[in-house]
Amino acid sequence: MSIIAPELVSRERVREAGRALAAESARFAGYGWMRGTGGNLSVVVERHPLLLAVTASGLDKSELTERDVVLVGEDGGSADPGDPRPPSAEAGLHAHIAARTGAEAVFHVHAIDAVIAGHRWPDGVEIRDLEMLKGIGHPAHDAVVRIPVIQNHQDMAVEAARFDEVYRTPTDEVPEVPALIVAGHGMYAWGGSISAARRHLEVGEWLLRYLVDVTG
Ligand SMILES: CSCCC(=O)C(=O)COP(=O)(O)O
Ligand SMILES: [Zn+2]
Repeated sequence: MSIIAPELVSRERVREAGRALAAESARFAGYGWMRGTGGNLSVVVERHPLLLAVTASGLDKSELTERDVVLVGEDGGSADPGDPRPPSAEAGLHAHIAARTGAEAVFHVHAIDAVIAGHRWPDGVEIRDLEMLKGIGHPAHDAVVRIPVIQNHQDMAVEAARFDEVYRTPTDEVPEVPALIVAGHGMYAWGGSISAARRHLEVGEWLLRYLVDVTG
């Protein structure tokens, strides 16, 4: 079995990650969240040092195959010298979120309701009294959950610093909010597994869609 980057991750492990992300990508594209090549997905394949398989840049996310991921390191740059394809332009923020939160999977989509919510509530989207809050690990009642909003930037180091300004480390009393809106752009969600990240993305988008619709 051949080994890559730098001899830490097997090609089969990266291929397996690519298979899983292609399936997730097809699912989200089916929702209309990845139109026009928008969006990107990643999964951690090694923690020390941090390595992620992230979707390659510029592809139609509705038709990815298991080969359409690139291995990246903690700065989001390619970690596989043998792979000429550019990783997602947003890989740096994926890596930062994985490092900062401990997430095993990070998903980014261009769901239109997230963009509208970021426009309508630039200081963060406050949500309360909805059963679906339980899907992102919060109680349905007696708490206000704020999905943070950061301004868009083309430099992922700038976006990572903006993420740190709004991210609240979970405590025993207050669970994590595993979602982020990037204004004029889209949303991110993450989790301790691919299925958890998917659930957080789907529930987060549902909550934003509800708020946009009822206040529209
Ligand atoms: C028309 S999509 C613009 C770039 C973007 O925001 C995105 O999510 C896709 O970028 P990638 O480099 O991952 O293809
Ligand atoms: Zn994007």
